[in-house]
Amino acid sequence: MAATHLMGPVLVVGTGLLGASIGLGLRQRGLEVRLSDPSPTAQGVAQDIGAGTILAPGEQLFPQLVVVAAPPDVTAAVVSRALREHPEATVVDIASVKSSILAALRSDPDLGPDQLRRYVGTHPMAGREKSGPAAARGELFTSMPWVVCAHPDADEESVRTAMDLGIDLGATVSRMDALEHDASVALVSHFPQVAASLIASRLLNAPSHALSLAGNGLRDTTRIAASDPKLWIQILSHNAPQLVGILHGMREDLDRLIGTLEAPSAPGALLDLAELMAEGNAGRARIPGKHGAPPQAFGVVTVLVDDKPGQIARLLADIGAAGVNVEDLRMEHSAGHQVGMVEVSVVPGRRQELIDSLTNIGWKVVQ
Ligand SMILES: NC(=O)c1ccc[n+]([C@@H]2O[C@H](COP(=O)([O-])OP(=O)(O)OC[C@H]3O[C@@H](n4cnc5c(N)ncnc54)[C@H](O)[C@@H]3O)[C@@H](O)[C@H]2O)c1
Ligand SMILES: O=C(O)C(=O)C[C@]1(C(=O)O)C=C[C@@H](O)C=C1
Repeated sequence: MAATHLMGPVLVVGTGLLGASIGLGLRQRGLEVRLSDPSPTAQGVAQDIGAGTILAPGEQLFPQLVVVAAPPDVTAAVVSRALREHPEATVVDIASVKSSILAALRSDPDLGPDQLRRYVGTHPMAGREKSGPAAARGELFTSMPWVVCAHPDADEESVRTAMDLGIDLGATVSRMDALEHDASVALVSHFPQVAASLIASRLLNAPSHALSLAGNGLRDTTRIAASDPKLWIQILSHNAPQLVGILHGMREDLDRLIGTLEAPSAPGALLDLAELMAEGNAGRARIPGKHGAPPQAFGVVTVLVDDKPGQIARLLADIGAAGVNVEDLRMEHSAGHQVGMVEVSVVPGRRQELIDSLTNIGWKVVQ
């Protein structure tokens, strides 16, 4: 079992997709994790899948760390309560927006400046288009970015503890202030969500024979359109000012494109289209790594691979020896990280067999 930087116990408040994934990941590394959620079902499922044990009402706990993994609109209130109930603990949240939560905590009449020092806002840039603990994965954060947005008055020890959480879960941890974080995720997370939802909403009245032709282009660009509306209403409204500027830019680009396509044989029209595509290619090439969606037609087996020469070749040889054909392969890798994730696509009927063969010979398969 890997050694951890955290000592625990860790109390996870809010045991949905993210809270249960954090609990699972920390339990897999041997830490004591306790769970609390107002929904008895959510905390029961989280406990059943091995994300920790439920904190009984009235039970005393002295956690090293409280992780608030509740929806953004209640996060500040839940953090405030945790800071008061656990006077020795560091309290972090993992909500997708940071400035509005920090502002709410700063103006909370029940919180003193000393209590606020133990709060550190964070945001793992890893998730899924599904919600709830049943969709949780302990390896969700492996090699993914995790931003720590410590406010200027935060205790250094609490900041260290917040960073240890991401590090123990295998993430690539960096620091940013809350405003810069919100501007960044408006572009790399919130805008893509809006764009995917806008694309998918165009399909509502499409004839079914048109939809039957859909290939991976449509699937790749709309996976996150399946995300939970309750969560995204909150994220988008909390980060509206940052998003609006990006949408204005998009409107200008769209107006230009419409003008070009209305007169496709006008002088310069083809050049305009070439520029659009070239700019898209260049923007795409700047993305440092992506937790890509599996093509839905295949079963996907995700294998953790050490970042050493020859590992992929060895994996492919072992898959070949198992007699399973590789239909597609994607590698995710974060610079400076010692582990990568290889997603192997196979025909769905062979997936479990491949998982079993690889696990039997010592590969770490992420389930
Ligand atoms: N889903 C993602 O991809 C993703 C990624 C990174 C961060 N986040 C952030 O993580 C947080 C949780 O998102 P999720 O996807 O796990 O949502 P989820 O719906 O799966 O889980 C949220 C959980 O919070 C619980 N909850 C509701 N009110 C609560 C309260 N007052 N106190 C404690 N718990 C409460 C719910 O019962 C539920 O179990 C959000 O703030 C979100 O912005 C989500
Ligand atoms: O992979 C997904 O499903 C996600 O959309 C995860 C994603 C993102 O990368 O934008 C979405 C919102 C969260 O705040 C963090 C991560």
